[in-house]
Amino acid sequence: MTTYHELDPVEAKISAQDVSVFYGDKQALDSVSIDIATEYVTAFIGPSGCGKSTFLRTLNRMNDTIASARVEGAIKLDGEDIYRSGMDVVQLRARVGMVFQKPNPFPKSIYENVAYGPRIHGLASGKTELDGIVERSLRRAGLWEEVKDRLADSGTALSGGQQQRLCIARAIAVDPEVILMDEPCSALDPIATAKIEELISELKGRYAIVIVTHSMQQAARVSQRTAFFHLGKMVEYGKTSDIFTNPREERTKDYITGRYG
Ligand SMILES: Nc1ncnc2c1ncn2[C@@H]1O[C@H](COP(=O)(O)OP(=O)(O)OP(=O)(O)O)[C@@H](O)[C@H]1O
Repeated sequence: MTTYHELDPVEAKISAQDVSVFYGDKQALDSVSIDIATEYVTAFIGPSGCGKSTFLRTLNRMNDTIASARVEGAIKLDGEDIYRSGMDVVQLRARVGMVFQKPNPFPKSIYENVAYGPRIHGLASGKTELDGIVERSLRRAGLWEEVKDRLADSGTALSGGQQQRLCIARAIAVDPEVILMDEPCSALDPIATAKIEELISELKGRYAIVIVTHSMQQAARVSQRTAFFHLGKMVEYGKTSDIFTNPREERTKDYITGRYG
């Protein structure tokens, strides 16, 4: 059972219904239902091992890459079941992009890191158009000014924070509708973290953004909706301000007051 706070009705970009996930015989997620809208940044919080990343990965079928993982329930993107047979998973992952905990640029140039996706998805009709997409994506990721004179340098030569912004530019380049971020700042220092948080606020509203974070301060700073997970269940979901100031469940209260976690 999840406690839902009252929320303004908004159109769901992603709608998850009774999603359970098993790794072999072990159940990691139990009947999670949530609607995620483009208008807001949604944060998933909760103690280690509660299933936040597992749930995040169901939203673009990243769990398909784990042989033992099995997903039950339904996940719809604009009303379309993403687990239906015949779903183009490559296309799905372009529409629902992902940024990982550890920045993972390809061992290629900065330019290529961003150009690769648009090229394989046929989004540019020529070099000029591709150049435009690369510049626009890097600008939107707040990285253009820092890299515009060295687009041919390797992406892996950038600082950790720059690499993470490059990965965000790479996700943006294929014109996604949703961006999933799995603890995107956990490998970064406070200044690089602040830049990513600023960036998330700037991208808000353009894409549905879902962020898994261990930092309650970060959830409070960047998100407008928060879901609290505990032991594989989504315990409580609502406006971030309500979850932090007026939680209804004891387990949420205990977590946000730092009693465990
Ligand atoms: N590939 C896997 N194979 C088997 N079990 C897994 C796998 N990935 C996660 N689990 C298990 O599923 C449960 C949920 O893990 P998950 O990583 O989703 O939690 P989390 O809340 O994201 O944790 P953390 O905050 O530590 O990243 C845990 O018990 C974990 O051990």
